[in-house]
Amino acid sequence: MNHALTLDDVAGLARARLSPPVWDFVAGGAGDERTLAANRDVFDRVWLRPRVLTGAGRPGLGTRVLEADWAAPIGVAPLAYHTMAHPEGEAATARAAGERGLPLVVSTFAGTAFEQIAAVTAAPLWLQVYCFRDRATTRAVVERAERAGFAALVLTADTPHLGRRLRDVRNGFVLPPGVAPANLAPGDYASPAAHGRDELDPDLDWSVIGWLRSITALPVLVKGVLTGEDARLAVQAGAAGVIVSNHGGRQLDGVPPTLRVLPEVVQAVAGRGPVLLDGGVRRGTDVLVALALGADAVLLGRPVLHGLAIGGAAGVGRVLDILVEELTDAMTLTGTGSVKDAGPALVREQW
Ligand SMILES: Cc1cc2nc3c(=O)[nH]c(=O)nc-3n(C[C@H](O)[C@H](O)[C@H](O)COP(=O)(O)O)c2cc1C
Ligand SMILES: CC(C)CC(=O)C(=O)O
Repeated sequence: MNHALTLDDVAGLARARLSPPVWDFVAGGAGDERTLAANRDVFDRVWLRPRVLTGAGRPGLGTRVLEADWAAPIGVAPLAYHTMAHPEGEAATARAAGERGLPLVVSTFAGTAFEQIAAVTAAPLWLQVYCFRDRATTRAVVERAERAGFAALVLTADTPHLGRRLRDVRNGFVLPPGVAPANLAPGDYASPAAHGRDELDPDLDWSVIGWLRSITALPVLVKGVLTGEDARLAVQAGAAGVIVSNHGGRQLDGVPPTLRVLPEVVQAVAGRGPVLLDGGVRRGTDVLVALALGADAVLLGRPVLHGLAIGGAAGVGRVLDILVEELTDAMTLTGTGSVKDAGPALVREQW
């Protein structure tokens, strides 16, 4: 594991550990996977403009998001069923993130009980909310997370139903034995495709933010915003922040890569709350580019499951350490002393 020097190295090792259908479930996107590929390609089209002799020295990576300290502008994106990648699941992830002062967004479909996750980390925990047709189910999940000490909600807005993930259709994907949501009432969750089609509420509108705020004191962020128009509506509806995300290319194939739409969302939010980005972040320079284009922080998705697969908490730790080391390197070598010093002058489109 220690010879893995990049997140792609970790992915290569993880692939050999996971069954082909589980690998496909994790790696795959919707349709032809154009958006999935673009999330990464877009980072290759941007170059950094380093400043020299700035006297910036060793950079400070720490930042504050929603009045909490993060050791670096990097969090773990909500991912269903960490138990698919390692039996200790979200508890292992939380331990690794917590030891490094990094936050974790826990999925509604977590494979580990919220209380067990909260017991092993002092770093911020946010709950990702899938809103079900049955609001009582959603309410119970939210209340349980709040009781367990979670600090914010992340409403996933891009999933009125699950996208067309052709790898899973071809594999007839069902969850491996023993993998199930640990914070929902017992039920038949074996096929994420069927469950995601039948149980999620396809009729949600912006009033859901007000409803969530009426059942909890926690701030609500909206995940899955890809336009300035929706970013504005999110803030007007009472959202505390937005997450620019196309769900890692797993929902609608053909929507733009997240980095492309980040500037219009940042402009629309206009400082009224944090703007986070996920999708295709695999290198420290990717993090720095996202910061330069206005993100307050990024969330990391698939690589976390890869880390779990290769070594549980130690594997996730390796993934987070690589990214933090690479970001430190990129900030040092561009003369960027702190997270807030990363601005648009730091980047230039490919020419
Ligand atoms: C296996 C898997 C499960 C996911 N589960 C959820 C989920 O439960 N809720 C959610 O909002 N997003 C979910 N996502 C999307 C991620 O939160 C995130 O948007 C995406 O993975 C980021 O892209 P990246 O994997 O390229 O870093 C999932 C993604 C993957 C790969
Ligand atoms: C179990 C699913 C609803 C979660 C997932 O795969 C996703 O949100 O991408």
